[in-house]
Amino acid sequence: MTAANRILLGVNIDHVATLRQARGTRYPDPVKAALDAEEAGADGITVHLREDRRHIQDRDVRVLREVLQTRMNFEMGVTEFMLAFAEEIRPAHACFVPETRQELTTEGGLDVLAQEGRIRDAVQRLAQHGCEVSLFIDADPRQIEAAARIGAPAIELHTGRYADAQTPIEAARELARIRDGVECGLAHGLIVNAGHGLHYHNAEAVAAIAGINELNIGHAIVAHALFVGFKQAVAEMKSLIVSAASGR
Ligand SMILES: CC(=O)[C@@H](O)[C@H](O)COP(=O)(O)O
Ligand SMILES: NCC(=O)COP(=O)(O)O
Repeated sequence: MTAANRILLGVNIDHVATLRQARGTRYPDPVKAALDAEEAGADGITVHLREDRRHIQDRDVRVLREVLQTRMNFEMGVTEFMLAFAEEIRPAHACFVPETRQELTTEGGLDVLAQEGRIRDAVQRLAQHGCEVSLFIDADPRQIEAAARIGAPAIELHTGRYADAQTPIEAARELARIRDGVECGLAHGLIVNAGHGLHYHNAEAVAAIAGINELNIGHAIVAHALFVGFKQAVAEMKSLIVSAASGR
């Protein structure tokens, strides 16, 4: 494997917590899922502490910070509470995401262009605590340029529109948009990650795009784990994307 065809898998464990919260039990434990994911080859663990706490809870993040062997990617809205929490937790990575209360899942990318000053300050604030920030944005050159302008080291391209495409033509168009976004991000010196809605049938095409550093995948892995177990589900996804990236 060379640097050019290396790809990392960040496993998002939010939806293990969704199942737990549905019944108010102590199980299934997202911390156990994280440790199993690491054993099965995850390169990092992603958690989204939503403002409405619909899945991951503050305590999960605190415990994970103590026990992870790899690194935490902490997804957060850009609010004062979340910034202060991230300063306390000091995750290796934080990913700024947009949030609206009624959404079923993250619907679009962060509008960096509209709030450059605020996001620049937040990126710098966490950088002082050793935290590398990425911005979860659409593959829109104007947003990518804004991310570079404010000094964010990394971006995560929202792959939801590609994942939701209803026809092969639409999927190809969205994939081309992501490919262009990766090129644009790299040209601006950014680390480029991608994620959202990726599953066992659509992740390979994204993994095959030259220059993508990491894919963050959650819902599909948690769903597949019901049938094959968590470690197996992670190992299958890792092998799928590594083999797709090896052909770059
Ligand atoms: C930001 C992102 O794309 C994911 O982390 C997603 O938010 C997963 O959690 P939800 O399903 O709660 O949106
Ligand atoms: N940032 C995307 C992520 O962490 C996982 O999203 P999904 O696979 O649960 O849709």
